[in-house]
Amino acid sequence: MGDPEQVKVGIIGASGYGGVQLVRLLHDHPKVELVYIGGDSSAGKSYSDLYPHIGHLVDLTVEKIDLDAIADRCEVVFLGLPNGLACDMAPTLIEKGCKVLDLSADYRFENLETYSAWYKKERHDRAIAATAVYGLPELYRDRIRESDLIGCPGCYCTASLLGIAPLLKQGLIVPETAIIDAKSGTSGGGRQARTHLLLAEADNTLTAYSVAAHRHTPEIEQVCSDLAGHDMMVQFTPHLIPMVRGILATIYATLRDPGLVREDLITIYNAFYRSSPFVRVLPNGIYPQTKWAVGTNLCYIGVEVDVRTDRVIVMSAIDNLIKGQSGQAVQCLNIMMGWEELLGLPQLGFYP
Ligand SMILES: NC(=O)C1=CN([C@@H]2O[C@H](COP(=O)(O)OP(=O)(O)OC[C@H]3O[C@@H](n4cnc5c(N)ncnc54)[C@H](OP(=O)(O)O)[C@@H]3O)[C@@H](O)[C@H]2O)C=CC1
Ligand SMILES: CC(=O)N[C@@H](CCC(=O)OP(=O)(O)O)C(=O)O
Repeated sequence: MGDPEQVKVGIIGASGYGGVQLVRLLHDHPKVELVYIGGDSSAGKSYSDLYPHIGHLVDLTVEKIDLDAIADRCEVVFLGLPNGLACDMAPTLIEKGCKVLDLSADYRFENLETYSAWYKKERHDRAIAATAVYGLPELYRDRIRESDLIGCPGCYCTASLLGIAPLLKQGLIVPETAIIDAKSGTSGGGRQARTHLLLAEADNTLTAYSVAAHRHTPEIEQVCSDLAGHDMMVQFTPHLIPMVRGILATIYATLRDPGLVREDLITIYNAFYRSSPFVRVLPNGIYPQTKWAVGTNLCYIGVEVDVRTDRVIVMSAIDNLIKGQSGQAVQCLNIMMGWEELLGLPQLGFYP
């Protein structure tokens, strides 16, 4: 028998990498009880068969997806599904009174034409989609508090946007000069078997992909334009790197004021993130490592200025599966429920 004070939550897509992170975080969260896990090909399996390492703590079986039954049992539902599925499920859950946190791209876009063009999916949920809020707490905390439907940004966008936001909001850079070069571990591609994610393909090599064409470009541009106060573009290039977890985004842009030095920018970044407990702006000359962020909901940011070129260089490191995915969603839940933002979210990584 669960604690009646605890909020009942469910996860659709619990067998994936996002799902298993959520199971871990929600299991340790003092204010929630995980009562439902659902999936597709994994339906009917016990969670301990899928993930034997947590079978001693999680005694649940993956169930079929019956939205009415889920809404009857859960106040909050997390969706950890491939892009294009959440938008067919969230409307029913919202209409039945659930709060919904979606890990996919379905509720991240203000302009659904942009979404459809990049994700090749027509939308029939416009009224519900109009109520969704972009789930990056450091930028949209107040709006998240008021919403029942959150489109949580993913790993590349979170690292990139937290890195560039103070520069754009304060008008410190020439917007069109912004270049984002990002590297991701292979878990960013999810748990499904795909050839390019095999150890033999991804190890001992480094490659860029979707150059000038990655679907996160319009998402990053949407938020950058909001911060800059006008439409803008960015150059975004992702790379697959032979490690399991972590993302490092390195951002380059030309400063409007060539007199600004590193110390000025660190002061500005610290002020910008003073109410954001998961962003750690590093002191002079210290640059972030993904290893520090792994296992935590933190984003480490380092700032440098090249006085020869008048460019600022910002480095932003996160755990793609936590601050870049499941932890972000739990952080949003804490805000929606009026709980302490840090609740149930790890701040201390394992090292080395
Ligand atoms: N991996 C990452 O670093 C990040 C991923 N994201 C996003 O989060 C979402 C989940 O990603 P991730 O956890 O990596 O994905 P995985 O591929 O690891 O897991 C996908 C999940 O979706 C379920 N699923 C697949 N097809 C269907 C279907 N037709 N109907 C119902 N359930 C289905 C699977 O269930 P089953 O096994 O039962 O078939 C599985 O639980 C994606 O939208 C992704 O873009 C966001 C940020 C970072
Ligand atoms: C390494 C790798 O394959 N990464 C994924 C991004 C994962 C992710 O964050 O996806 P969403 O933000 O869209 O949810 C990719 O490039 O497609």
